[in-house]
Amino acid sequence: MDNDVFYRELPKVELHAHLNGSVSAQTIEKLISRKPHLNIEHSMTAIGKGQRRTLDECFEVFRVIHKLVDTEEDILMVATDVIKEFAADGVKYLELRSTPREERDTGLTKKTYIETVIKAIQKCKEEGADIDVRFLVAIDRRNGTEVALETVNLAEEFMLSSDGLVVGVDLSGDPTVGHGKDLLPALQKAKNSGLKLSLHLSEIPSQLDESDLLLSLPPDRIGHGTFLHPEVGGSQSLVNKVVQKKIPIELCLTSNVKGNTVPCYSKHHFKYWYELGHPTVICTDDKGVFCTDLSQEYQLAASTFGLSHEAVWKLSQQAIDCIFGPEIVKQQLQEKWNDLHPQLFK
Ligand SMILES: CNc1ncnc2c1ncn2[C@@H]1O[C@H](COP(=O)(O)O)[C@@H](O)[C@H]1O
Ligand SMILES: [Zn+2]
Repeated sequence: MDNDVFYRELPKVELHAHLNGSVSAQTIEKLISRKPHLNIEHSMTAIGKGQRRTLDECFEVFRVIHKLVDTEEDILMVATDVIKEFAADGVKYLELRSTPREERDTGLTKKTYIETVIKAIQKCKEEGADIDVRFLVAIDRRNGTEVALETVNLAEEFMLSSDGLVVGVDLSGDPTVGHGKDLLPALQKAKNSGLKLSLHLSEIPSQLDESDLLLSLPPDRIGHGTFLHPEVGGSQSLVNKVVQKKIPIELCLTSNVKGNTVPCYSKHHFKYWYELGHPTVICTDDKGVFCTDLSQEYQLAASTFGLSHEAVWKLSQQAIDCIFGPEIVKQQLQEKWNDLHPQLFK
């Protein structure tokens, strides 16, 4: 089997995908033609092959995309397109995350924002897309305590009313802004109510105190965790906590290389955690902004770290254990993987 075909056909689980960072070039074209007066060019919404930016510049890209995605119609189209693209890439289970923005930015209340994403998920299901999609409501760390609490309250409401589609809360946003201690009460409340937590942790250096504090919750998954381990200025005690609590880590290779928090693919912390035998899940983060897809991320991990097709299969299968969806979904996915195995290894 051709290598590219293997990675596309490989059934995959995507657990770390920000909706507005996942908008493809084709969808951006449609948005630009809807809003020519904004004078936005495609080069402003994506970081191409071989290009690198500072994390600061990455966050500028999100601001541009948010200008393009500012109505209910846009959000519905973006979410529908993103889900179908993941499905076409062989993703069988997807947890999308997105930040409900202020009403002044979108004309939509935060509640309607969430409803619109849910509508897109239901639409794709009705149209028979071969992908199970769940939603994490995201907290942007820059917005502080009050907004975080408001977001958690909404997430709780939707956890009960969305037929299991809203499963958790994400903490993301510019890691240089704000402090986790201000968000701890909201995150604790989310956890107490049964929402799962995926937290961006140590995406930049020198956040040991914050990471230690947030690990005390503990989160159900960690996003990036780039600077947790001692070789890059983290600490053994942080690593021990993550290992003891078996908290899976979502790893996004291209995002970290293009966002310049990791010097090159071969120095990515995938190696550290994979060699420890710790649960790691390969993810895209922002497939649109970083011009990648999940097949490509698996292929990059394999070629960089010398993983066989069998090892890659195991990696994608083990990701099933890390989903926030219920046990029954894990079983269904296991069956799907078992059914597809002979096709990939004939
Ligand atoms: C590159 N590393 C990253 N680190 C932290 N947060 C990130 C991120 N990439 C994306 N986001 C978060 O996702 C938002 C865009 O999607 P949504 O509008 O929510 O769908 C960004 O504004 C940021 O808050
Ligand atoms: Zn992220």
